[in-house]
Amino acid sequence: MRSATPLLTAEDLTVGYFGRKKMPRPVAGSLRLALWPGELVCLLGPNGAGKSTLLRTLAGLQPPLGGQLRLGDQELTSLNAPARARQLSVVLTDRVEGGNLTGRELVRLGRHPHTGWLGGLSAHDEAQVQAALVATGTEVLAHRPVGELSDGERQKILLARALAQDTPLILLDEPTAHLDLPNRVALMRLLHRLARQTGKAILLSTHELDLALQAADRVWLLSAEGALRTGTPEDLVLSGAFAAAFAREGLAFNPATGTFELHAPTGPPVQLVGDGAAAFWTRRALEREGFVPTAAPAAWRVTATLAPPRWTSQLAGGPEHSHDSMSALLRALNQISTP
Ligand SMILES: Nc1ncnc2c1ncn2[C@@H]1O[C@H](COP(=O)(O)OP(=O)(O)OP(=O)(O)O)[C@@H](O)[C@H]1O
Repeated sequence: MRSATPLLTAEDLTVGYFGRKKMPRPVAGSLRLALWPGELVCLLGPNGAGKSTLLRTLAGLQPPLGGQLRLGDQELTSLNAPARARQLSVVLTDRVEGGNLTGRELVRLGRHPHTGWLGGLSAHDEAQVQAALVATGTEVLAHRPVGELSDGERQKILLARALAQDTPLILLDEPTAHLDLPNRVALMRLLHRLARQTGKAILLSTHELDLALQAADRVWLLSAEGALRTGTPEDLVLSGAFAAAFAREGLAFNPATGTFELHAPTGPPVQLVGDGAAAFWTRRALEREGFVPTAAPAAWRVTATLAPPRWTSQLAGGPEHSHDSMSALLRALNQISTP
């Protein structure tokens, strides 16, 4: 259940930069935002929409061009850096020079807002550091110099530092950028679980639309024009807002499948009979070949079964042919449908 008070709120917020002669250059405006304890929010939008600019502003790393931005009941800009660092941790995409620090030493830096720069780490602090290493699966990196880590490894150790900071609010700019697919899935799952179990609010920007739609409690959708829509992933998809934000010539988001259409249909409809994985992968293959799979009766009829994988094809009530591989099925369909 949602707590009654948001951790962060923005009213009529404008984010952007100052150009020559200090002329404001807004990137996004009229933003009304709230981040609640225990929720994972994904900030989505096309390249250049202003995701990093907004995150940096919410983190207090660049000033808003206008509006109010509050952390709890205090103006964000009124907080000094240590006070801010006890409330929010942030991981940006900027390259961090870890120098000769080991992974563990870098993660220990996350505890400094609680200890002061000269303060030693207590047993509790060390336990927090260890817990962050374990949660992010980076114990094996604890003794490695950060300067020698791969981009993906460094990204995970920076997340561990943010976790060790143990703030109510965590802001992450493209935390999945350098991770392979299993690590991207694991990270999203970890962040979702963390939000739920610890009551932290986690806001991350990402281009992983598919994962974000699955994992986010809410989405902040920033359009190329700098307008923001917020809601559950499902509300934004079903209202068409999601497709509109990512509309590109020849690239359409299909709300029925939750994916972007890679292939423009050019061929005839094919009635696809079957379910589960067999039907899913057959649909994919048919779409790749330009056919239009449909549940409705059509001249072409294809059935797909899974164990073992087998297909039949039939044209206009004619003889039924069976196929023991997808390539054989596609060959048969293409031979007859190509004049
Ligand atoms: N330091 C800067 N000074 C002036 N303009 C900037 C600066 N950094 C970014 N911009 C501009 O602000 C706009 C938003 O950039 P931003 O990096 O926030 O977008 P983004 O949504 O994070 O993009 P991407 O998905 O490509 O990372 C862009 O037009 C960009 O050129």
